Amino acid sequence: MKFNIDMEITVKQMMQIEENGHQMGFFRKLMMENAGAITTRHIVERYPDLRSVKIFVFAGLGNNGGDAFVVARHIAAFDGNPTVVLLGNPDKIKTEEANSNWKILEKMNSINLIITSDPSKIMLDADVIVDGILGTGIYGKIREPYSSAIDLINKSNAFKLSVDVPSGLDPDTGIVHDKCVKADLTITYHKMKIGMPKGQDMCGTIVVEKIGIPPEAEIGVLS
Ligand SMILES: NC(=O)C1=CN([C@@H]2O[C@H](COP(=O)(O)OP(=O)(O)OC[C@H]3O[C@@H](n4cnc5c(N)ncnc54)[C@H](O)[C@@H]3O)[C@@H](O)[C@H]2O)[C@H](O)CC1
Ligand SMILES: [K+]
Repeated sequence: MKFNIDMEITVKQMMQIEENGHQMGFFRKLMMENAGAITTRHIVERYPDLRSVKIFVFAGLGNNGGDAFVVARHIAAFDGNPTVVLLGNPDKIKTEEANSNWKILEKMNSINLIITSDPSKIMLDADVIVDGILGTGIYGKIREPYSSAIDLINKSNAFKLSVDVPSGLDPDTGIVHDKCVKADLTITYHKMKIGMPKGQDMCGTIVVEKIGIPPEAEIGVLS
C-alpha cells in the first residue's frame, strides 16, 4: 500500500482521517495528547529552562483549546509555570477530551488559571504565547471574546506559537476573513492544511508534526 506523505489536505479530509483513526481505536484524546506533547517540545527547544520563561496559553472552548491545555500540562512537567487563559465558561467546553484535560489543570497548582470573557483586561507580560483559540473548526467573523484575545496577543512582542493553525486563518484558503493571530511558529498536525502555505505571513514557520494517527486512517480519504 502506498501513502502520499507530502500531500496537503483540506479540513474536511483531516476530519475524516481523524474520525477513521478514532474508529480504529486511536482515540481523539490520544491524538490531543500527542499534539500537545510534540508542540511543547518546540517550546523547550527554544527555551531549555522553562522556569524563567513567562508563558501564556490562550485556549478556546473547542479541541484547539484542548490541545493547548495539554501543552500547558507538559510545560508544567518541564518545570514551567504557565498561565492558561480560558476564553469562556468552563461549563461550555465543547468536547469530552478537551474537558477532561481542563479538569486536570484545575488540580494543578503549578498552573495559573484565568477564566475570562474579557481578555482585554489581562496584563500580558509574556515571553511566549501559545495560541490555542481556534483551529480547523473556524467559521465566519471572529466573535468575542476570541476577537479581543487575538487583538491582545498581536499587541505583544512575545514569541507566538500557534496550535495547528493561527487563530483566524482559514486553513482551506489561507485567507484571513476578519483578524488573525500573527504567529512566529505554527505546529500543524498530521499533514499540511492546504491553505496554510498561502497564509504563511500569518503562520510564520510551519512545522508539520505527526500525532500517531495510523496511515490506514487515510484509506478512502487520500488513497
Ligand atoms: N486533526 C486532528 O487530527 C486533531 C485535531 N485536534 C485539534 O482540534 C482542532 C479542531 O477542533 P474543533 O473543536 O473542531 O474546532 P476549534 O477548536 O477550531 O473551534 C471550536 C469552536 O469555536 C467556535 N468558533 C468557530 N468559529 C468561530 C469564530 N469565528 N468566532 C468565535 N468562535 C468560533 C465554534 O463553536 C467551534 O466549535 C484542531 O485545529 C486541532 O488543534 C484534536 O486535538 C485531535 C487531533
Ligand atoms: K490556534
